[in-house]
Amino acid sequence: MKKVLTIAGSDCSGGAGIQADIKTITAHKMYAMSAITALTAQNTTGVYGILETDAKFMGLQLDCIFKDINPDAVKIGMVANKDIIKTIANKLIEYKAKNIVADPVMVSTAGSRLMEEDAANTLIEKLLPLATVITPNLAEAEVLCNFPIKTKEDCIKAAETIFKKIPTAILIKGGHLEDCADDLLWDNGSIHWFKGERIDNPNTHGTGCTLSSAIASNLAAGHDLVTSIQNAKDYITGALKANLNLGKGSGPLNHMYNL
Ligand SMILES: Nc1ncnc2c1ncn2[C@@H]1O[C@H](COP(=O)(O)OP(=O)(O)OP(=O)(O)O)[C@@H](O)[C@H]1O
Ligand SMILES: Cc1ncc(CO)c(N)n1
Repeated sequence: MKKVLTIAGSDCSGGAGIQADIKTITAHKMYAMSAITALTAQNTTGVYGILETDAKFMGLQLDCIFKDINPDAVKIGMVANKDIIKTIANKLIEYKAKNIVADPVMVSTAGSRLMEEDAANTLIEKLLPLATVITPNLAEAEVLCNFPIKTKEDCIKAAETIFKKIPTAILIKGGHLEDCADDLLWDNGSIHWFKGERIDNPNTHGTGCTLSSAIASNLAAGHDLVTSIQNAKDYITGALKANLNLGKGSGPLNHMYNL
């Protein structure tokens, strides 16, 4: 059985973070492990509190995982602060982790900060360059490239700019583009658009977490990057179309649709 590790924050309401990742990895029939960077008190209406993990304890979780069950792929989500980011980066290097998918989670869908403001440079310099692919949404890509992104042409310019700072494959997610849900993969100068029809479903809590853990699961299965992203995009489309309607805000996805 393939093993996938998620390094992310907990979402007690089960829609995003660690819980979305474990559901996604399990739906891919793989063994899920988790190293938790923070507890969040949140639900479909917003984030109400964050308790960050002590950085030393973060390292201990990663030692326990890598010394015992070596993951075939690693997904990184919410990383909370500078010390946690440095610890994760050091451990990934120490244990020679492979197939790393890093989602640079900064702000929740409802607008709450999930990473301390002064941590962006540490994320860019220490952690993101270790990834096989990084998966910013439009707002996160704007932070990484320092200019506004409105169109698909802007996405290409943004990827070129980000690549100069973080020389790895970049998937800019178009979930927040106006008329489509196309995602752009920029891989060492080559461009690949993943076409997505915009699904009329307000329940999109955890789409980013789900996409990145689905990509990690596909890389763990041995697929190449383009195939892994296409399969992950198909997975998220199915989970959105299956139209679960839970909670009073932007609800979670349906991971049970093809089980
Ligand atoms: N309404 C939609 N219809 C179709 N695909 C969508 C829709 N919303 C998001 N997606 C897809 O879901 C994936 C995640 O993209 P999105 O831009 O929502 O990420 P995110 O903002 O990081 O997510 P999160 O809300 O979890 O922070 C992408 O492949 C995107 O194209
Ligand atoms: C723990 C966590 N990670 C990521 C997101 C982004 O969707 C969230 N809302 N919560």
